[in-house]
Amino acid sequence: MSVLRENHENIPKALPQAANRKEITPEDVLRLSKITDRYLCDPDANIYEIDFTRFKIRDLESGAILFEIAKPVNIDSTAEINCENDESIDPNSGRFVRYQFTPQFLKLKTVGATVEFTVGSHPVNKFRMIERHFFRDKQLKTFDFEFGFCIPYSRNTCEHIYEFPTLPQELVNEMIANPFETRSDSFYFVDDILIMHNKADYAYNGGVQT
Ligand SMILES: CCCCCCCCCCCCCC(=O)O
Repeated sequence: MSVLRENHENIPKALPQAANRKEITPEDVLRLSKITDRYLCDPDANIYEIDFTRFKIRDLESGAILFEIAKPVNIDSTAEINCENDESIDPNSGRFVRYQFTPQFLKLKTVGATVEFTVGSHPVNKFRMIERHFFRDKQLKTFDFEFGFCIPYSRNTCEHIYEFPTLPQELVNEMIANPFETRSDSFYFVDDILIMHNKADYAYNGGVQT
């Protein structure tokens, strides 16, 4: 056991909302049969201050980069303070992403998703993401990735491999014809407790509005 993990003073003992709300576990989200209609934890459940700073998706066969985004480095701290004081800011902003891909995306076999994230002052044990993809109420695939242990104040990078499911051509056609009806829930756990929940939706018609 590492020294850091033995320092119990540094380990948060309970999520802030644990007193009146049941904590959500990996088993709970693996049982869900459709996309959720709300976020299953509050933004402040992220007591480990995990912050995603870069995200990239590449086709593993061709190496082509399909999507890349990096969080701008905050060089103006005044701007951040003003922003935090603005009560009109949606607390859920930043928890949702809309992807617009071409139909060719659905022909890919394996995609690598590289994520970079920083960790706050506490050690992070068993960091795990369960991501569930649905078209309407039909489950397409569940991905279950382990990030493992992260030391305090670390910046971490890892690439997870998405193996695409084989989908019937009729279903693919429906997904292309119905943009944003393909959705995903990304659930992030530390020590088997839900600490973040992000959502995404997808168009596969090349961004053409129908
Ligand atoms: C068609 C079913 C499988 C689809 C796999 C899509 C892989 C896309 C990776 C991007 C997922 C990012 C989710 C997010 O931003 O929270």
